[in-house]
Amino acid sequence: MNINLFSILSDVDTNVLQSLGLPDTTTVALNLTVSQLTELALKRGEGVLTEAEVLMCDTGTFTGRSPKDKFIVRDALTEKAIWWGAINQPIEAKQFEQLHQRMLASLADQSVFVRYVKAGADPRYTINIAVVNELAWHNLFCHNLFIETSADERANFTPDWTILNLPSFQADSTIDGTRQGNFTIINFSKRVILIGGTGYAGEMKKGIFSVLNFTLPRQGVLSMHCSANVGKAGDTALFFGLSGTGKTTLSTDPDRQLIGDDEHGWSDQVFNFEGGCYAKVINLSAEHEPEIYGAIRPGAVLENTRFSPDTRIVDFADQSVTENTRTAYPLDYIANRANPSVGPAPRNLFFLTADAFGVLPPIARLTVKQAMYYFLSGYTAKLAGTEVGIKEPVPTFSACFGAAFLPLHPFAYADLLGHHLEDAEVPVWLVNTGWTGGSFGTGQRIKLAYTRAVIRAALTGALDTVDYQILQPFGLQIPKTCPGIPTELLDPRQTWARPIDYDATASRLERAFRQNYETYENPAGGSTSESLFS
Ligand SMILES: Nc1ncnc2c1ncn2[C@@H]1O[C@H](COP(=O)(O)OP(=O)(O)O)[C@@H](O)[C@H]1O
Ligand SMILES: C=C(OP(=O)(O)O)C(=O)O
Ligand SMILES: [Mn+2]
Repeated sequence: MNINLFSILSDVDTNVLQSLGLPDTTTVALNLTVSQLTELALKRGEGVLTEAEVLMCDTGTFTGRSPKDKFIVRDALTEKAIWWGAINQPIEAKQFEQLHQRMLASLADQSVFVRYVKAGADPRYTINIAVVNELAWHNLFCHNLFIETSADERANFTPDWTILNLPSFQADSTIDGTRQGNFTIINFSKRVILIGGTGYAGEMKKGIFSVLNFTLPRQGVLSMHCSANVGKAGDTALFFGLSGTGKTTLSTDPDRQLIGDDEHGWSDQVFNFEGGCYAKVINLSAEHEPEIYGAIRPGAVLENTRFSPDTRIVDFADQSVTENTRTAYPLDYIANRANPSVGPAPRNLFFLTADAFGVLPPIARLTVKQAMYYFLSGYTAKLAGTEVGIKEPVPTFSACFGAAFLPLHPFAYADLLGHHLEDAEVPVWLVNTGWTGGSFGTGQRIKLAYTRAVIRAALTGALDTVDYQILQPFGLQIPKTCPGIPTELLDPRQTWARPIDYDATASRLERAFRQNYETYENPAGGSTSESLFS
């Protein structure tokens, strides 16, 4: 193997590289700097530079994760432990082996970008990861999203896990056991993640999330699909939610230190798994989301956005490639961040839901029993396609607000959450960041400023002293007043032109909740419907 001139060989142990199994003729560019990766990505035609000097790349055919092409190797370690089904699909060790070997062999005479990174900001649970990328910009993504290693750590690096990501490599479904050319395969025994046939960078971060969702609960640590921030009083808040519900947007709050925007563990403290954020940028504005807007500076990566050819200024309204346009930036690009990214045990939990039916209230206080029910339900709504015409919202239930990433049965996570809630009496709030005044089509999305206001009211204790009423048919406790939001928005029924239409839609949604929950009464389990980008 050739080690590329770019790497600083004195601070690495070449045994690690040897153990990756790369062919002798592969050139390895090891732990390159941000500017080296940017320069190489541009030279190799992987992307272009925006006016703000940010690397902008396309992910290709796949502009989101592909849950149907995700597999877990079935062997002695996983056979009994994994919650097999539509989400956790098995693949045989032999198939993994031959695919892995073919991927490595394809790298003869090629170059790869290797990086030593970490995941898990609580040192007791940190894992070392060696990432092997075909693309320079993917390696930069990993620099931004995972936790950086120090020179000392790199010199004595032993990877716990390896990611091999070759977007141009297609599997052969007739022999590899995949569904089609693209794949994400996790092998818990070998501690390897193979990714191929897709350029969507999110597969890497969510791959490691799936790994930690397997290993941490087995060590008694709850792993969570949530964002987290902490106030000056050390009052940590967690924001659970499926894709598009506001985890990233709402945790990025200038008044509170950001811990992280997507993946956390709850041991005796809250800790981020990651070292960066992956924010949606569709219709992003400096006015409404100044911190995220400001984080798009040199070193950040933009995905699937477009700019004006004359000015090279990005048009965030452009969804010609996808609605799922993104930016990846390190936590350091947010001024008010917790460093290291940990916080005390949480004082408030928020369950975010983007209810396109306009049924759920802007905020409700949940009982412990309701909290468990809403956690296991993991409700949000997705809009059926982005094509023109009438779009009927489809209710989506994804256990623990992240079933796509959970190798274990949802009860494994719910049990751990239940223990935490019993121990600490943490208030749990349901927040609808979706529609008000009617369903999608007639109503409108609740203003971000109002969602921020109800969250602030919960965090400051303002909602501890107001009167509540019960919203049926859900039996939810909703505040009668709340600072920062018009009183008439607090009761969703009153926001509809015809409250009887609300009642009909609400009972449909309530029925969907019950039907979904029935899967838990049936021990065969099975998976709930899943959003592609959840
Ligand atoms: N009331 C609201 N609350 C939260 N987000 C909102 C609201 N209204 C519009 N949005 C937009 O919805 C999107 C939420 O996405 P994001 O924060 O990335 O969700 P997640 O991180 O949970 O996937 C952002 O583009 C945000 O600007
Ligand atoms: C990064 C992702 O998560 P989210 O949409 O929740 O930000 C993803 O699902 O690819
Ligand atoms: Mn997010």
